[in-house]
Amino acid sequence: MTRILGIGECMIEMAPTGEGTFAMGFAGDTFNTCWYARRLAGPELRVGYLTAVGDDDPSRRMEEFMRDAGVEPEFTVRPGGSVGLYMISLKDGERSFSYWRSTSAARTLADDLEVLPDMTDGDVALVSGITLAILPEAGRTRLLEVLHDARKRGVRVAFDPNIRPKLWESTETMRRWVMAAARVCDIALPSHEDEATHFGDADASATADRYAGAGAGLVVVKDGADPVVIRTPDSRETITPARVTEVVDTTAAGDAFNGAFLVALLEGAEAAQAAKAGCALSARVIAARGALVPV
Ligand SMILES: O=C(O)C(=O)C[C@H](O)[C@H](O)COP(=O)(O)O
Repeated sequence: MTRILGIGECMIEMAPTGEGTFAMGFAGDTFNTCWYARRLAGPELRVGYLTAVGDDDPSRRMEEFMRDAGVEPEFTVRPGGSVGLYMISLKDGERSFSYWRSTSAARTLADDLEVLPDMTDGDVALVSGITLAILPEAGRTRLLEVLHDARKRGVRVAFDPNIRPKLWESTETMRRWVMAAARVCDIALPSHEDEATHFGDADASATADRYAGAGAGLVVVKDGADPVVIRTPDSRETITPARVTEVVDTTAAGDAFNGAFLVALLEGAEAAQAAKAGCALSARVIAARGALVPV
């Protein structure tokens, strides 16, 4: 059985209902991808999530939520700790986030990490720029070492840079760690708009070239409504997403894309076909509020 293991932070999510109230849920970029992967994949794919939580009620509820969703928690419990929280603000369907996560237990997830649990040849470990951003420097180094070791055992590393300048100490630090992660990944899943702002890429192809140049064997560049660029060492192709007329909340569009893409790839699809599945799922996710939309 193949396994996808997401690594990062899941938070309490406050999503606007449109009637002045907020709906509480649980979400976080790599977790969202796992949640969608679980819903799409058959029973032959196992999905797990590695993080650190506290021993309080919100942490227990998060664990229950994951189990109910079919995602296996690989949790380190930090006594006295808790989980983070974020709130979505919407303007014309475009989302922005406010965070209360500076003391969340997830920041310690790599403190005593030695090996990725229960991962073998062909499995996929998923990390993001957010996973790295929340860790202390020593945790970032540790996590990349553990990923590097896992790769030697045939685990494939997928990386979404998910650029969140707010979470990093400085732009320079963010750029340095994002590219360090790019060097240990097999599959890079960047979004051109974020990358252009912080790395100056002229277009999605330039983003693809930068990650391919760092060593990623498969690069898939998302670009909102514009074509997805798929780059391998010896090929480049584009997939044009179908036009989306209804945009309610873009939260987790990229995460959902990643979930559908990875599942299709693990089920044997070509990258272009997998990217089409990614676009189709994103289109459904942005037509509803919140990160996790039942599909
Ligand atoms: O910012 C964070 O730390 C989060 O995890 C909040 C969100 O759930 C995802 O970030 C959504 O991701 P997008 O697919 O880029 O919209």
